[in-house]
Order: sequence, then structure tokens, then C-alpha cells
Amino acid sequence: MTTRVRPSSKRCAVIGGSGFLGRHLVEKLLERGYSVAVFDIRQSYELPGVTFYQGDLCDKEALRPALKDVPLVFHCASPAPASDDRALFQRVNVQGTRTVIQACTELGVQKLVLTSSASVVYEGADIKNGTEDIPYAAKPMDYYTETKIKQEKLVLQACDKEGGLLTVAIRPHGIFGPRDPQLVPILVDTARRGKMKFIIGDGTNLVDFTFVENVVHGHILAAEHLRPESPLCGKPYHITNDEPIRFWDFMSKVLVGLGYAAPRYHLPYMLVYGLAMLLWLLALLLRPLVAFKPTFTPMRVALAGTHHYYSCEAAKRDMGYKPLVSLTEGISRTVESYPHLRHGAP
Ligand SMILES: NC(=O)C1=CN([C@@H]2O[C@H](COP(=O)(O)OP(=O)(O)OC[C@H]3O[C@@H](n4cnc5c(N)ncnc54)[C@H](O)[C@@H]3O)[C@@H](O)[C@H]2O)C=CC1
Ligand SMILES: CC(C)CCC[C@@H](C)[C@H]1CC[C@H]2C3=C(CC[C@]12C)[C@@]1(C)CCC(=O)C[C@@H]1CC3
Repeated sequence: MTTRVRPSSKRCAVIGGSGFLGRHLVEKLLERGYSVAVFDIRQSYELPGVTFYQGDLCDKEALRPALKDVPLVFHCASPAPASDDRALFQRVNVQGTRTVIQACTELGVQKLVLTSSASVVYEGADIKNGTEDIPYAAKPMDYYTETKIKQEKLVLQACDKEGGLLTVAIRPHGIFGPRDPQLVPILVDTARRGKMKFIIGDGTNLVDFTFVENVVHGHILAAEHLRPESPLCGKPYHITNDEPIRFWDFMSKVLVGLGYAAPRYHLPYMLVYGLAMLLWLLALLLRPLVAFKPTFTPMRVALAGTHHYYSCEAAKRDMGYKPLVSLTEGISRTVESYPHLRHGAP
């Protein structure tokens, strides 16, 4: 006779735990007394209390040992948006997420918390204080977003309140903080190449940037409030800093904090967007011959020139969420954490 070990409620697994958000989540879970299994395609650090399982989440057999006897799973793995690789996004975010759900169900995992993205409803038009009932983007702006939509639907539809797997999706927006591999590094690289002199549009568009520790806080609250009778089951929740800021003020604060000049000259939004579309098409056509990745993609230009900020009232109401770190504090901690990206650093 086989007896199933009752998983300890302070055990959990983080798929994608070697990444930027994943590692911050792991560190906070350890602080809160959890023991953590990390499953990732790469191992980027070692920590007491963490067991690493290296593998591809599309491989169920590789996933099984990491999810065995674990009641709670966080899934925050994804290929980087900048890869713009449609086949990879489809394989990892869609097929891989199906595999994660199957593995969770087969192994008797009780809760699955997905890191989705607020961009699942964004298609280039202004979003002001958007709530979770905005429909998914009918025309997602890139392959990353297209597959994040499919991924979120899969996870939310898998929610089974009748004794099965419970699921919830967290939709963060513009995550920043120490060790972020994309926002600050791309910004600094663009500034070092002399391309951060211009403000796209009139510069008044408000957006959400969310400090990573607030995103982590939202994930842990969601996990702890997810119960069969709670409103969280099968629902998405925005997690933001609740302090929309002008896109170009945020960029300027980070740039100036690191010793670079703030952008000053304005360019018409539609002109830059049109150029970005042309460049994107050119890159697509030339892909078999030369691989070049434009910095100003249509998605980035749209994000830089439109309003996109979201309400986190639902998370406040249903899980008692409130940002722990203000935008000012978050920016200063982020800037201090990048001495090697400062202007003039070797
Ligand atoms: N960074 C941001 O501004 C936002 C991120 N998100 C979501 O947050 C999550 C975490 O993003 P970040 O930490 O920024 O990215 P990241 O690139 O730092 O971390 C992703 C992790 O997933 C792992 N991974 C990728 N493919 C895998 C595979 N096939 N099998 C196993 N592991 C794999 C990577 O090795 C990496 O460690 C992602 O789901 C992303 O879509 C959502 C909104 C905004
Ligand atoms: C070149 C400049 C116009 C912009 C430089 C900064 C950008 C790299 C970032 C500004 C907003 C960021 C953002 C994301 C990635 C990095 C930025 C484009 C996401 C697309 C990451 C994944 C998501 O789920 C949504 C994010 C929205 C904001």
C-alpha cells in the first residue's frame, strides 16, 4: 500500500526561481519560513533552504521531483520578451504551462499561483486605471503578449474548487528593482549609445512601474488567501505600486540617478511608432540573412507614448494588498544596486 505524505504547508516550489522576480520571491519565502524547491532551466545562485532542480518546464518528468509533496507552486518562468521568438514563447508559455498544470494535478498540488502580466489587455491604446474586467487584447502587440494571454487563460480555467487544484493569476506591470535584467540595463545601454535624448510624444502619459518587492508581496498574499471559498479562485489580480508616474519622469529619475542626462527633445509619437513598425518589418524580412534587434520596437514605443496604469483595488479588497515600498524608495534602492551601470563606470 502506498501512503501519500501530507505536504508541509510551509513547503513550496518556484518555477523560474533563478530569474529576477523568481529569486526575489524565493528570498522572501525563505524569510517567511518556507522551504523552497526551485525549478529552472538554469541555476543562478545557491541559498540555504533552497533545493535546485534544473530542467525545462516543458518536460513533465523533469518537473515531477521538484513538485512532489509540495502543496503550493509559483510559476514565474518565461522566455524574455526581448527574444521575440514566437516558437519559443508558444512552446514554453503555452505548451509548457499545460505541462505544469498536468504535473500539479497529477501530484496533488493544492495551489498554483501564476505570474501573468497586465499587458494581456494592452494593445497600444491608452489604459487609465484599468480594472481586471477589461477584455484580453484582441490584437496583442507582440508574440510574448499573445502567449501570456493563452497562458493566463489556461491557468485560470484549470481552477477546480471541488477538491482539485486552486489557481490564481497575478498581473504585475513594469517590474523594476535590483538585479532586473531588462528595464534598467536596456535603458542604460540605449543612453550609452546616445539614443536617450528624445521624449516620445508630449511626455505626459502616466504608467505603472512596480517595485519587485511589492510584486513578491502580492504573490505571497495571493497564495495565502487562495482557498476554495475565497473570491481569488480562477481570477486575475493587478499588483502595482498604486502610484502611476509619467513614463518619461520615471526614465529620467533612473537615468539621472545613474549619472546620465534626462531626455529633453520631443518627437511626435506617430512618427516614431511608424519608424518602429518599418524597422520591425525590415528585421523580419532580413532575419534569414542578418540578425538585428531594433531597440525601439513598436511595443516599446507604444509603452513609452501611451497611458497604461491599472487599478489594484481588487487585490486590496480580496487579499489585503498594499504596496510596501514607495516608488521613490524603490527607485533609489534600484539605482544604488547598479554601480557598474553608472555613467563612467568601467
Ligand atoms: N519584468 C517585468 O516587467 C514583467 C514580468 N512579468 C512576468 O514575470 C515573470 C518573471 O519575469 P522576470 O523575472 O522579469 O524574467 P526572468 O527572465 O528574469 O526570469 C524568468 C526565468 O524563467 C526561466 N525559464 C525560461 N524558460 C524556461 C523553461 N523552459 N524552463 C524552466 N525555466 C525557464 C529563466 O531561466 C529565468 O530564470 C514572467 O512570467 C514574466 O512574463 C510580468 C509583467 C512584467
Ligand atoms: C528604449 C526606451 C524607449 C525604453 C527603455 C525601457 C524599456 C526597456 C522598458 C520600459 C517599460 C518596460 C516594460 C516591459 C519591458 C521593459 C520596458 C519595455 C514589459 C514589456 C516586460 C514584460 C511585461 O509583461 C510587460 C512590461 C511592460 C513594461
